Amino acid sequence: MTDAPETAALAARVRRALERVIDPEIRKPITELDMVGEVRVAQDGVASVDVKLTIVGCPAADTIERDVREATLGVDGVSAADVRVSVMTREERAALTSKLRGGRAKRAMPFGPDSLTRVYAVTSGKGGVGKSTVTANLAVALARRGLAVGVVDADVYGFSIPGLLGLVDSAGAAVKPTQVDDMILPPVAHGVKVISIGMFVDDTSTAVAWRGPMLHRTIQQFLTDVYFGDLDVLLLDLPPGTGDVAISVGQLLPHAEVLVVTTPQPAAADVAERSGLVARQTGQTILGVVENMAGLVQPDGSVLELFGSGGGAETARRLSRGQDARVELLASVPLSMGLRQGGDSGVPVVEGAPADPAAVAIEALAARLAVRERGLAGRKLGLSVG
Ligand SMILES: Nc1ncnc2c1ncn2[C@@H]1O[C@H](COP(=O)(O)OP(=O)(O)OP(=O)(O)O)[C@@H](O)[C@H]1O
Repeated sequence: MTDAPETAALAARVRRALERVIDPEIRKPITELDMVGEVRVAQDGVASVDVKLTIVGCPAADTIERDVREATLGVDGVSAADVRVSVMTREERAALTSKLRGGRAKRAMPFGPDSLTRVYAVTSGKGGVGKSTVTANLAVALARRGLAVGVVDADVYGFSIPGLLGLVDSAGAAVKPTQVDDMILPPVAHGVKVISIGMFVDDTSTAVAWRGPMLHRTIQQFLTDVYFGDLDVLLLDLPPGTGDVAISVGQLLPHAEVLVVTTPQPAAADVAERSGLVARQTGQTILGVVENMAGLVQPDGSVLELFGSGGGAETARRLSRGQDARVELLASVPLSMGLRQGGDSGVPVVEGAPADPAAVAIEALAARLAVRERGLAGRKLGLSVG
């Protein structure tokens, strides 16, 4: 039986309306993901739409079904929507994962030297200087500027990114990513795609005591099996110090640019300098220094410099020796209750209280980074010498 021309035209309009339904995890229209099967509209205006989810128990199922219903009912001439949800076959799923990988061979690394994604590795000499807090807020600030941003939390000892971005359940455990066959879909928070070692450990109170090769494989898997899609910026939160992870990142992403986070304490410059130097030894460029926990402005206007001053500038000065491009002090983020509270509540201060002085400083850093082009390091320039 063929449909009457008017109902066929209506079905085509419904299909077009479904182009606006976005899969919340993959972040693409469901029509592009081949998730829409048959669409028909009967004479009485009742539309039936077949939707195919990627996996059984897909956490986004309710959202997708609701959005499909809304989009269908929004088409003039449709009187009711009958949304039928099923699950893709293994073949359909395989076709989808291959399409998402852009036809690239399985396990190819999308952030290689030719990719347009700017990769920033955030490191620090020692723990507790606010590296993860700065990374989380910077990621959200960049996403708020309209950039496609991903974060890889590779801080094995202090995987705090899920908590900082609110990706934890009531018991504080990081949410688990959805897996479509061997493709991992990163959870999204505040517009940022996030993957963390914390999402793969069952008991967050146990330390991850992995040796170098295991860490290397995990970072490699994060970079290859996690579907980030096309990113403008990828931020990596590295463990403090000069360990195995920094070396792995140097090997896997030699074109990554490094941001060193340090405190204003001049004595901390030594240790911050060392973490930067390891990155340089693995071929990465040090982009700049972010000083965190700088002076707190008191209600009377005076500034309380709890951690002293000058440490960021000193670290930048020392790291400038030994590379052509000057290492700049890119931002000085003050001590801030709002920044700390935002981290505790999972709503980063750049979103929850953008007027906070720490939010303003991180926003200015984001503004600086947002306009940068991807560095040319490691990239083929397409020049030929005749
Ligand atoms: N500018 C700031 N003002 C006030 N508190 C801050 C500031 N920056 C970070 N903090 C707080 O300091 C603590 C340590 O921050 P964070 O976990 O981001 O550090 P880190 O360098 O990533 O540590 P580690 O690498 O050991 O995980 C957190 O409680 C955080 O809320």
